[in-house]
Amino acid sequence: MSKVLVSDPIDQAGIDILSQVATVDVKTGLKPEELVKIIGEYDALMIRSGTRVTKEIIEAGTQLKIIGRAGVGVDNVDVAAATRQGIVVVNSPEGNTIAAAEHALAMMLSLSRHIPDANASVKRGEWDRKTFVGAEVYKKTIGIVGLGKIGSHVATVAKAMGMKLLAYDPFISTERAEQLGCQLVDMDLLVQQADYITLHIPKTPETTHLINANMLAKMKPTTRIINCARGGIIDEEALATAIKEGQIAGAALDVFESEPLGESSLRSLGKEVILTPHLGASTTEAQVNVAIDVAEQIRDVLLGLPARSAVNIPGLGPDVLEELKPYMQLAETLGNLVGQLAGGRVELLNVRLQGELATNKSQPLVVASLKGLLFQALRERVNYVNASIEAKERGIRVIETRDAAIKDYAGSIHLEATGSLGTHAVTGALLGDGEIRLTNLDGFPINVPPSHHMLFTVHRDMPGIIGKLGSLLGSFNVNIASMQVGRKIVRGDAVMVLSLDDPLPDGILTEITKVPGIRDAYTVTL
Ligand SMILES: NC(=O)C1=CN([C@@H]2O[C@H](COP(=O)(O)OP(=O)(O)OC[C@H]3O[C@@H](n4cnc5c(N)ncnc54)[C@H](O)[C@@H]3O)[C@@H](O)[C@H]2O)C=CC1
Ligand SMILES: O=C(O)CCC(=O)C(=O)O
Repeated sequence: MSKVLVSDPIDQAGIDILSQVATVDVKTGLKPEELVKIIGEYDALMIRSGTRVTKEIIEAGTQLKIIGRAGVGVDNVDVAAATRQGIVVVNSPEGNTIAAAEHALAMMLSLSRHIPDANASVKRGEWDRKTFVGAEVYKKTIGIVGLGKIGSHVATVAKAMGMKLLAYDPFISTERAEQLGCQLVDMDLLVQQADYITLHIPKTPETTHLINANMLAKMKPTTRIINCARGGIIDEEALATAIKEGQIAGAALDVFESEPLGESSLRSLGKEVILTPHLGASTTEAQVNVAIDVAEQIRDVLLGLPARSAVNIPGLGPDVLEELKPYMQLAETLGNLVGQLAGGRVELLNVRLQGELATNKSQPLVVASLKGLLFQALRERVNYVNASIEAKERGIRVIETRDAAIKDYAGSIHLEATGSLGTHAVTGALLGDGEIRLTNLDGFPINVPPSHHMLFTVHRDMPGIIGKLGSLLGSFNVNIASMQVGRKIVRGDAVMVLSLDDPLPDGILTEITKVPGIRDAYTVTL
């Protein structure tokens, strides 16, 4: 049975799902060196933001197949190291969207009305109404940085509260922004005009210290900043100085450059600063959502199924996956087959996606073809995560083409590989019931299902050859399960495709090519 380590607090709903297929150990609060010591025993690791999954931990995780982040941000996982090792990294892109958006909105209102400090003063026995005079958000301008899932929900609610909406997001269309009632502007204009600035972007090299002394200097003295995205997007020292010097009115932060927050000048500031300990996703609802979402993906991967929200398998989103799932196996089978026909060292793979597969969404089929192509070399070590990297490192050039006009089947895949045994091409499609059919081999039309042991010959189409080959295989005690001949013209060149019950014994291929009329013979194990 597989073993899963849960190293951060996760809702029981997730543990219950994992327990259907694995032994689950919940060990929270482990030090990095403790995690390195034990991770080698586990097939999967499930985390929240508390565990930092470093390269060292990943390298020690020799059995790991999947790392599941019960949340959105995967900046606490060395995704590049995981990808290199063929480990799928999944997250829950939507499970905590509402929780994080509501936290940002709560922070904005709390900051405007000094709720945390007013509450603390009443609890101390005071009744001070003068100190806590606040500001309304109605008719004020909110500048939303990052108009993705969380930013969009913040926009919807802020609009309903009567705010004017500006947004900065270089990857969002004007139409989408307009739908949300936002005016797309550049960052400079946003910081100059906004009364409230709320951040909803990932932390990347481009966004690190996006809000720095220079940006803070452009803001109005009444501006308040909210960060419920990631620590480090704001330069905390510059922020503390700007607030102390009255350059801006305040800030509400849920995330910090270093968590838990240690010594910080932000702690000593008064009611103009609100700090929460990374609570954006901490609602009962969000924790159930993310735990179920990620646990289901871990369960699926441990059962050999694809994950719907893998962050390191480009293009394999849930909708795409649903559409392509039947074709992924076809692409892999064809890749494996053509790789063996072309000989071990393939230099070039042409992938032609035909019919309904001739869309940009079909890119994962190219990855699946590479996974199949590399299977003989790498066996279980190649997967959808590392197939492209492994191919690149082996110097395999990949050319993708799409041809919507080829409609012999609804969708078909044509692979042509050039390797040490020359160039070979194979085409395959799916029947209505999802069964795979090989429909063309090196230009010869065929119609055969793939099987475990196969033999292909190229021969002259002339009487007697099939009988001679059958007798030869019989003399080696190899049983033929099925056989088909494909030819373009009568008495010209032809191919024979045989499904065998047994693997071919060593040396028999040479015997086969000695049969008069047989030019070439290839054996393949799928
Ligand atoms: N405080 C908490 O507990 C939580 C924090 N988060 C964080 O909130 C952030 C946003 O999450 P989602 O909305 O789910 O992500 P998302 O991926 O839906 O949206 C992010 C948006 O940022 C935009 N973006 C990327 N780079 C940008 C740049 N350089 N400048 C401006 N915009 C840029 C993208 O185009 C995208 O629209 C993430 O950092 C996530 O980790 C998410 C959940 C809970
Ligand atoms: O797991 C958590 O509580 C943090 C959530 C978060 O920051 C995220 O999902 O990006």
